[in-house]
Amino acid sequence: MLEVKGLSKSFGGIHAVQDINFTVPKGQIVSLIGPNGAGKTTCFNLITGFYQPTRGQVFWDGADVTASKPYDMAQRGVIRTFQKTNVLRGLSAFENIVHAHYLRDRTPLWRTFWRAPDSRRVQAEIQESARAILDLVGLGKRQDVEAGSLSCGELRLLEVGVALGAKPRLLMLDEPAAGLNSREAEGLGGLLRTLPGKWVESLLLVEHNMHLVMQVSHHVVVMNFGKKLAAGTPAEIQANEEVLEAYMGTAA
Ligand SMILES: Nc1ncnc2c1ncn2[C@@H]1O[C@H](COP(=O)(O)OP(=O)(O)OP(=O)(O)O)[C@@H](O)[C@H]1O
Repeated sequence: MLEVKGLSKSFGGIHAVQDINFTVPKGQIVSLIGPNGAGKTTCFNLITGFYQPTRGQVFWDGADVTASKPYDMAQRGVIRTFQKTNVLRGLSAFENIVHAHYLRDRTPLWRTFWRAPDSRRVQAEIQESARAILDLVGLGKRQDVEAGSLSCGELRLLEVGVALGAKPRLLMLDEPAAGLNSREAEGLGGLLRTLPGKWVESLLLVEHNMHLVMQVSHHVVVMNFGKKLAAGTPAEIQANEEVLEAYMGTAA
C-alpha cells in the first residue's frame, strides 16, 4: 500500500534521512525504530507531506504522492499522530472523536442546511461511530470527561481514538506509548494488534518502547544516523548484532 523509495532529506548540512526504502503492506503493522535523531519523525513528515524530500518518492496505493500536501494525504486516508498531542484539551473525549470525523467529511456546507434530515442522519452516524471508537480504546465510561483531565495513559488512548475518528486507511502513530507504564503499554499493544483489517488497513509505528514494537510488529525497519541499518521480522531484528550494538545496547 505504502512504498517509500530512496527517500532522502537534508537540512543544510544535516542528512536527516538518506536513501530510505521500505513498504507497508495491507494488513500489516510496520515499525520504524532507531536511536534519538535517527530520522524517524522526518520520515513521517516526508510521507505525510509536511516536508518535501530532497530526493526519492512516496507511493500510496500505486500512485506517486511525493510532496503531496498534508491535507491531500489525510483525504487519501493517510492519517498520522504527532509526538505532541493531537487532542483538544477543552473538549470532552467524545467531542474530540466526533470532531476528528469531520477531517475527511466531504459533505458540502450547503447540504448541511439544504437537506437537514440527511445531515441529521450523518450526525447520528458520526456519534455512533465515535461511541464505538471510545469503547474500542477503553474510554467508553470516560466519554464526557474533559480531555485535559484525563490521565497520561488515557490521553494516549484518546489520541489513537482521535486518529481513528478520521477513518484512516494507513494509521501512522508517532511514539504512542511515550509516558506509559509497562501495564498501560501492554494494553496499548493489545489495542494496536486489533486494528489492521478491521479499523485500519495498515499501521506504521514510530516507537521507542521495544517490548511494544516486538509485541505488535510484522516487520521492523531500523534507522541509524538517517540510514536504514536493518529490516526484518521482530525475531530477526532482535538477533541482529549491528542493531543490538547501535540501538538496543544504548536503549537498554
Ligand atoms: N526542521 C528541521 N530543521 C533542521 N534539522 C532538523 C529538522 N527536523 C529534524 N532535523 C534533524 O534531523 C535529524 C533527525 O531528526 P528526527 O526528529 O527525524 O529524528 P527521530 O529519529 O525522530 O528522533 P527522536 O526519536 O528523538 O524523535 C536530527 O539531527 C534533527 O535535529
